[in-house]
Amino acid sequence: METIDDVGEFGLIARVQARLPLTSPDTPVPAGDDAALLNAPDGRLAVSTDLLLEGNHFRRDWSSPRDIGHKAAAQNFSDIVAMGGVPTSLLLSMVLPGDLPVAWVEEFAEGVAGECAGLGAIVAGGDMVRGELITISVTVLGTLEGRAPVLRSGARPGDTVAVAGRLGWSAAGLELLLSGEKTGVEAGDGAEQASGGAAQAGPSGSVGSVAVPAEAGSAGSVVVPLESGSAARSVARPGAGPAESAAPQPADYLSAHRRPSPPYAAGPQAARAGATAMLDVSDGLLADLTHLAVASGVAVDVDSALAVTAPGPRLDLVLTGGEDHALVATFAPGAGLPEGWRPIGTVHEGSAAVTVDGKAWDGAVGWSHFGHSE
Ligand SMILES: Nc1ncnc2c1ncn2[C@@H]1O[C@H](COP(=O)(O)OP(=O)(O)O)[C@@H](O)[C@H]1O
Ligand SMILES: Cc1ncc(C[n+]2csc(CCOP(=O)(O)OP(=O)(O)O)c2C)c(N)n1
Ligand SMILES: [Mg+2]
Repeated sequence: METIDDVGEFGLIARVQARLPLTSPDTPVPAGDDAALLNAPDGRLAVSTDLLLEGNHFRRDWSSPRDIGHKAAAQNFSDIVAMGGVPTSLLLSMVLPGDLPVAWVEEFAEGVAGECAGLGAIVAGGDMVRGELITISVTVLGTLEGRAPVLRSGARPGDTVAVAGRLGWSAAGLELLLSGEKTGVEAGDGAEQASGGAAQAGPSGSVGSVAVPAEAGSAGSVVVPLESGSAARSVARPGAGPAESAAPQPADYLSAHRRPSPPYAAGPQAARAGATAMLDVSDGLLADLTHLAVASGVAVDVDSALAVTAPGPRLDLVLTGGEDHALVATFAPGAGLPEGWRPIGTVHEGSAAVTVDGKAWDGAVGWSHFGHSE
């Protein structure tokens, strides 16, 4: 098996670049020189960055390299969309073990390319360094197309809180993978096993701290035992939610965890519709709404009956599960919600706090990398 030590740094860059979209009309100088040169169509650039660490954000025995490529790009694109913008390019840096098969990195690059394709985004450069754990750093750039950014700080009392995209699906998939881990049940559902082997590496303490409150299981549980080898059923992509009436299967939750489907079009749509505040749900709805409540100086109440879609994940997963990259936004009363958005709560005057059905949530509100889960 050909490893990346066999082809060397520049051989690997060539193999990866061959699979990436590198040029666009807004790329006067593509990757390959000391720096790329990009046009900023409306004179501003939206910029954001996120790291993915093996063992912490993904596992090679849980996800294919293609899935991980899709996820690394998607979780970054989602931050641009959550400002009301459109992603245009990304920078892709990787720490890679020398004995990793070249095929793993090529497939990962194809995943990144696949996620870029839907948006017409390009890869403007990156870096590669040897290290023990696969670490992926993505920096994304985007355009607001002349619009004002939708910040976390604009929510006002009386606004409606609305969501586009899925809540709790990725967390339901993670729960299945973790339970398979505990019971020894085979977690594979057709995701191509990484040709790099099934090495589970990295800090696992964070895995144990995933937000699954003790009362999990109370509200209309749909999570069913993992069936080994169940066929992966692909579920409709963005805007998923109320329209998805067929009961999601375990394989659907696993796919949602491995390859999130952020509702990309919904961000610019919300901006055009005058959303007062917006952010993406990476850590958990209650955790991320708390950021919005703090930034806006308001109280937010979530109506659990509206947040949960039946059939779908349990209430605790909907409220505290991260990584689906749904969008949450606030809209002035009477503004009307754009297509694909559904109401889940209201903004009130009060201290920067989030309640569920008028009461404080008793348990973790989402994922946190440091300390205890939030
Ligand atoms: N090392 C850092 N240096 C400067 N800013 C940072 C650093 N880490 C995080 N931030 C900023 O803090 C804010 C919150 O980070 P994070 O919770 O990771 O946001 P998100 O969920 O949108 O990825 C972001 O604006 C991010 O850019
Ligand atoms: C192996 C593994 N364990 C646990 C998780 C769960 N998990 C890891 S990071 C995270 C939250 C989102 O990641 P973060 O780096 O906080 O993204 P950001 O908020 O910066 O966008 C979650 C729920 C996972 N995806 N994979
Ligand atoms: Mg971040």
